[in-house]
Amino acid sequence: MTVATLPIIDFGPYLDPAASAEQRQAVSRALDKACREHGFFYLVNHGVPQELCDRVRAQGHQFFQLPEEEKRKHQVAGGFRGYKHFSDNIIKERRNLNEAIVFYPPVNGYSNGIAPDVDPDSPSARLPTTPDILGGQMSWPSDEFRAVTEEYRDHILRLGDRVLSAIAAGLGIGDSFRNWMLNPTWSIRFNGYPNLTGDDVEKSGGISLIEHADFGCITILNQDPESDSLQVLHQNGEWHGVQPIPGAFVVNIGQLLNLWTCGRYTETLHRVIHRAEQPRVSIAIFIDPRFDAVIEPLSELAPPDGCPIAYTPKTFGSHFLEQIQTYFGA
Ligand SMILES: O=C(O)CCC(=O)C(=O)O
Ligand SMILES: [Fe+2]
Repeated sequence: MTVATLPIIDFGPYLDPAASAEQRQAVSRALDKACREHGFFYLVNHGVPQELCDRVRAQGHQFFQLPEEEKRKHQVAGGFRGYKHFSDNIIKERRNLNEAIVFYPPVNGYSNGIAPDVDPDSPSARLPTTPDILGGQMSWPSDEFRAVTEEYRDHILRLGDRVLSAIAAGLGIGDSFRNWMLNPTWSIRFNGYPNLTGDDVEKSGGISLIEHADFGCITILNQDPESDSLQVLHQNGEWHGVQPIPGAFVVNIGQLLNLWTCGRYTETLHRVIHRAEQPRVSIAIFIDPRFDAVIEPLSELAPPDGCPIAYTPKTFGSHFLEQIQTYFGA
């Protein structure tokens, strides 16, 4: 398989107070080029301690190695939060050959965790559907799992905020979309990939995680360094393997950035085929706007004759619920 040649972005200048404005601009220009041309990039010198990145993946490995009945204790009614066994792990009505444990913020009380400054009685403070498909508590496998994951999430959210600021600078829009990203909606997905056996390959066509584009803003992926099981679709129609770079995150943009930027940036289809004998773990953190952000093209970026992308303005909250139902609904 051809190896993908994704850009490597050295984020150091954005974290180093001594870096010059020119050094930061160079990072923003590189990000802009990466988002236009690939929708995917490696991020190095990102400031998240390597030891923590390894520890959170180790928690994932430990969890996925538990007996099935233990893992199933973390299924949460509604089917979106919590553990998903292979047999329930559906994307767009196709079965995946991976398992996952997924955490979302406590969106049921919008005032309880996502946007503390939003009036809890306002319409946007409530989820737009009932029953709340994201209801239910998080089901943490252990206190340690929770502590490590929350510590890791906080680092990733800070990093994500900085990466988005750097992307905004590259687009020349200053911080005008920062407001939407204050108190962002986050999702954490631990993906567990056993190696595919001959039988699975026959049944499923051999895809561990079927091709998809992420629907939100950006995704920061922490993956085992040993495997090149992630693949991205190249413009020429071929799948290219993403070789992990030790210590680097793989970052990709989602469909929302395509809309916000009026098509300057494009999300890229990706999938996973894991054939290596060792099980693989990846942790994707999806960073999305606050629930009451209205998602529509950024006026600063719209061409004079209007944005070429069809859209209906709506809140991110309703978009999010629609999307997770489309992707993961049974
Ligand atoms: O496991 C991976 O490498 C990719 C995961 C992914 O694409 C996702 O969770 O959306
Ligand atoms: Fe993805």
